[in-house]
Amino acid sequence: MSKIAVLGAGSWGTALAMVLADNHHDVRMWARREDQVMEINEKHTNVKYLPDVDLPHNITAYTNIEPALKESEAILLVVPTKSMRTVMQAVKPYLKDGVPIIHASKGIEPSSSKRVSEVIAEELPAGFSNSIVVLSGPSHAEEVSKRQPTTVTVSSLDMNAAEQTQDLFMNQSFRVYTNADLIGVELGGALKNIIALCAGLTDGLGFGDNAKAALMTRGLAEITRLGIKLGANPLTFSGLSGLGDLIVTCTSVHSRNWRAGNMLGKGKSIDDVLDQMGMVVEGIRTTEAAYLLAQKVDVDMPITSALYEVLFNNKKPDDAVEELMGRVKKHEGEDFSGLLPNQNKEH
Ligand SMILES: NC(=O)C1=CN([C@@H]2O[C@H](COP(=O)(O)OP(=O)(O)OC[C@H]3O[C@@H](n4cnc5c(N)ncnc54)[C@H](OP(=O)(O)O)[C@@H]3O)[C@@H](O)[C@H]2O)C=CC1
Ligand SMILES: O=C(CO)COP(=O)(O)O
Repeated sequence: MSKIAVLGAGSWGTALAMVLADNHHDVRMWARREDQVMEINEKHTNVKYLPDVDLPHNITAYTNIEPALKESEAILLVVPTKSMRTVMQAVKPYLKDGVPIIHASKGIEPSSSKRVSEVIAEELPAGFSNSIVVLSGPSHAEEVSKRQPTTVTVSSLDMNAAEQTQDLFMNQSFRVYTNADLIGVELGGALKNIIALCAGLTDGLGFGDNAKAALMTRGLAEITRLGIKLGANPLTFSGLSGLGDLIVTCTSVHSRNWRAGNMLGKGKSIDDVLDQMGMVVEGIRTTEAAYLLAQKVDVDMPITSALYEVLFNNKKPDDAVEELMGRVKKHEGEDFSGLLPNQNKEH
């Protein structure tokens, strides 16, 4: 049994806290609202984020970060990407050598184009980067909280830290794999949110499964293209944190990104959508971040660029679809010609 701090008490923080509690760890959650902390400690529920779920009694919540972090043997960060730097500043005084700093957030910071582990590393004292672990994969909180079979991947610069994390979380309904490709695992989890927004949007526009399959497949192609440029292993994108998460987020009604896209496709404004969701929709900021990053490293990301125009430049979704379909003709494997030696563009 380990003392584990869980920072962030939204849907994913709560579901992961439940996995850790099921594994008999002493789970200390930090939430910023007093009413929510009282609800978790007294009623053992968190109805705003996970209605109809009873929380194990070995989860204790605090509004003060100190008791959550004191003597913790692992720290799990599950706040939206945009809040990660601020939260890390609060965590810093309590860090200890050898304590894994695990994050389960899926985004890219628009102002810096950095992955979450890079953001965390920047806020840590030198020498702590190897303690950072990412947990990612196809895993909607709603299903994890019902103990339905789920698989995820953990990755770190230090595979010992990844394996330690695997041991903390692994159980009969939550299967954890390791992967040494930190860049690929983080990028897959963050960038699939862009494609999920698009999948929701085309569903909202009334298009069918062909359009969704096209978005998922060509979306994965552009995610992989950017990933390769940034140093990821392309094979990671066919794994749980790539294709796996892309499938679950583009096809599940649980996905906030899909739901937000769907409302946009049905004509709602972005402000109305965000008001109605009341939960983080990471794909919106990540679209901006990926758009800027793709320009910086000169990678073609047509679907991401189209969504960027819809979200930030008032382009009509129908016009974006027309432009995507009207692009110059291409060979399907063009992006990967260097990786696929037997492909010949002439045929
Ligand atoms: N939900 C899911 O199924 C999954 C989510 N993720 C990822 O996990 C991350 C968190 O998502 P999720 O839990 O769903 O989000 P939610 O919107 O459900 O919850 C966000 C949580 O973060 C808290 N929070 C927001 N800003 C701050 C801040 N500045 N300081 C402290 N706490 C803050 C919120 O507190 P408050 O309630 O007070 O606003 C809330 O507890 C995202 O990156 C998401 O992509 C990954 C896999 C699955
Ligand atoms: O990442 C997720 C599932 O793996 C959750 O996606 P949403 O944020 O779109 O709900």
